[in-house]
Amino acid sequence: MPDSLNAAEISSNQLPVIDVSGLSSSKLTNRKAVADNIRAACITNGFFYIADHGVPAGLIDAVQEQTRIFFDQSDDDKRKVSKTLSRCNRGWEPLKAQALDPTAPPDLKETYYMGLELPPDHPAVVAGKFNHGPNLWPQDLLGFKPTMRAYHAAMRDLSERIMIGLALSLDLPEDYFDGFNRDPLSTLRLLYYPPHPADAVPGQTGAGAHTDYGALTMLLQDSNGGLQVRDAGNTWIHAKPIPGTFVFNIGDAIARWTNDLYRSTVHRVVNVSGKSRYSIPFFYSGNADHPLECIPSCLKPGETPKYPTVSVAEHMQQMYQRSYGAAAAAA
Ligand SMILES: O=C(O)CCC(=O)C(=O)O
Ligand SMILES: [Fe+2]
Repeated sequence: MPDSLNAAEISSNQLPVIDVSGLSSSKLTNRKAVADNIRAACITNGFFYIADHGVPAGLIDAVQEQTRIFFDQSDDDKRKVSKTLSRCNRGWEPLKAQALDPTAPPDLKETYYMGLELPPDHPAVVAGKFNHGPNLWPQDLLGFKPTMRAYHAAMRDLSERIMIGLALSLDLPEDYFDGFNRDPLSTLRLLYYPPHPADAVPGQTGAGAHTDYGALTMLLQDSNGGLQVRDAGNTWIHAKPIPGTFVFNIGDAIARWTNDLYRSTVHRVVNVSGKSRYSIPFFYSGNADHPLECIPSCLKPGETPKYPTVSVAEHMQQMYQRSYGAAAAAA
């Protein structure tokens, strides 16, 4: 593997582990204590681990098992839920379908997307809103649908708690993000990375260098490692798997809101483990119509907003087009 795809080992204080159980406490001082830790980590690298998150270990094991079962199917079986059959970006896509770094060769990963299941008569579905609609469920895998739905619901719940922590961390009222939390664009992404091939095109990775588009990302990774984060000093560091935690990172929506006070940090995946790698990010992007607008108290004296106000849907659509347009052009 070329040196340019390597990363450094890290000390634990670079990507801290934050116990978020205090966010569920009835005592404001406990919630505020977590918020203070979140604030410090968001300002430093925008990447950390969350522990004591309340998502049951049994559910996490089941999601990982169902993910392996899904990707172990033949391509013909996976094609039955092909993303090309969906009008709202749900379902499976093969290797090299996306370039998370649009300037690099397409990513060596397969994906299955699922999201919030809204009824067909929901106004957002009727209006054909970006990413709203039905999931594509593999019919032959009995445990898959209930497991993914339960995990999606648990992660949505955790995201709402974290949004309260974020509001507190910015000295905002705890209900500040309530509108954002309504019918949120929230995507569970199952990922499979084959071992990094010896004959990969130069610059090709499992997932190209990128920032995440939405508000929060919480990643469940297996024990193989491979996620690399570009720290504040521009050094690539390994985000090593830590059992019982999620890797947490801030996405562009929060960077826009906070005028980059909270960092949406570049990361990538290179699977040098020699084994199949499975990872499961949950992306929390919020209500499609909600404005992403600089929070005035985040502006330092003399600073002006760096980003124009856009809706969540406008922002997400633009970012999807960027990574999928580039892969289609390279195919
Ligand atoms: O698979 C991983 O570890 C990270 C994937 C990722 O960064 C993404 O899908 O945005
Ligand atoms: Fe990412």
